[in-house]
Amino acid sequence: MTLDRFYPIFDSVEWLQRTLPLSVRLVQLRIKDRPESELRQAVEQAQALCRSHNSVLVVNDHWRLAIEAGCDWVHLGQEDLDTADLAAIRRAGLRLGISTHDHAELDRALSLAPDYVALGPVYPTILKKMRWERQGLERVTEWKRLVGNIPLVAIGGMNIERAPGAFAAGANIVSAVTDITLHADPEARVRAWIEATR
Ligand SMILES: Cc1ncc(COP(=O)(O)OP(=O)(O)O)c(N)n1
Ligand SMILES: Cc1ncsc1CCOP(=O)(O)O
Ligand SMILES: [Mg+2]
Repeated sequence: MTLDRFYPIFDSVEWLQRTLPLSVRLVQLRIKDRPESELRQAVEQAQALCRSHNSVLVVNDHWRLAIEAGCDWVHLGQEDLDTADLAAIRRAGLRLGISTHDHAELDRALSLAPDYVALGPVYPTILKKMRWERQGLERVTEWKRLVGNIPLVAIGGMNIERAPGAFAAGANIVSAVTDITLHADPEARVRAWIEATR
């Protein structure tokens, strides 16, 4: 299965309701710090919405809820990997995306046969505090050489203007949050992303 080249990340089901009808084909639900019951409901709703729009849903962090809801994909970071039951994730047939920031993390990710590898932050991000300021495009090229045929996601400070550079450097997929969510017209921005990447 080939994943779409545009990979927006949203923190609510409402964002999915707004953007899936615009023909977003790959999307991540990334919700932090909510009660379990609320998360469960959000994952279930997101899964139903993505099914009905023929979109691939990736659930960030909450792999147990993703298994319960019959989802197809989870995204885990390095801290998530410390506690996740990878055998259970694989037994449930879920595909796995993994965040990486340095060589040790990439080695660990590759040892787990991920279905995509994410590298970030390619550019400085305002979404969250990170230990890395900017990986740069040379690092994207290096990562693509190291991951081979595994899809490579470029994330962090990405916008439509920067996407062509990331693709040219070797990324297969570009992921973005605030370029869309903080835009004055998020729907128009999503349409522009799709036009630029499809
Ligand atoms: C596509 C993609 N890449 C990286 C991340 C970050 O995951 P993680 O390191 O676990 O950090 P949180 O997003 O959980 O704060 C991601 N979510 N998606
Ligand atoms: C979750 C995450 N992981 C690496 S960078 C990042 C944030 C991406 O957000 P933005 O696209 O707004 O920089
Ligand atoms: Mg995480």
